[in-house]
Amino acid sequence: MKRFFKSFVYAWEGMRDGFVNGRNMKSHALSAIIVILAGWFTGLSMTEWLIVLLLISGMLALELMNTAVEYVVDLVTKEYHPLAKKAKDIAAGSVLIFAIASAVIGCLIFFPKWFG
Ligand SMILES: Nc1ncnc2c1ncn2[C@@H]1O[C@H](COP(=O)(O)OP(=O)(O)OP(=O)(O)O)[C@@H](O)[C@H]1O
Repeated sequence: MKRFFKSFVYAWEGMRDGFVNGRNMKSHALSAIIVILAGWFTGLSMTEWLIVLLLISGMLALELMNTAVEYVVDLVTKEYHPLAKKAKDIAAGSVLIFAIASAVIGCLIFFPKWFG
């Protein structure tokens, strides 16, 4: 039980570090707040809220994973290495895919309500 509780504490510390030191975490968090407020004022169905919350949490989780990859790469080498570049760029690419998909899905949910 103590080990289980400790793993939560470590995960919390990691999350806090990612939010404080992750380069894009603050802008993602701000976007999340704006989207939630927009959802609140627009009026979303339960299904739409579930999709929006899934996208927001997925985006934040993926960005944390990207920050973790950056840390590991920087730990392995401070020198230029083509594999270091690949690892960082692929991790960033995974964030970009999810961000584009989230933006498209967000438009599909919100635009018909605003302009439909
Ligand atoms: N050790 C490395 N070897 C090769 N390419 C790298 C390395 N570190 C970062 N890059 C690449 O350099 C480009 C810029 O990287 P990034 O924006 O992460 O800045 P950075 O070099 O990591 O600096 P900082 O750590 O200050 O943010 C990216 O394409 C990234 O993959």
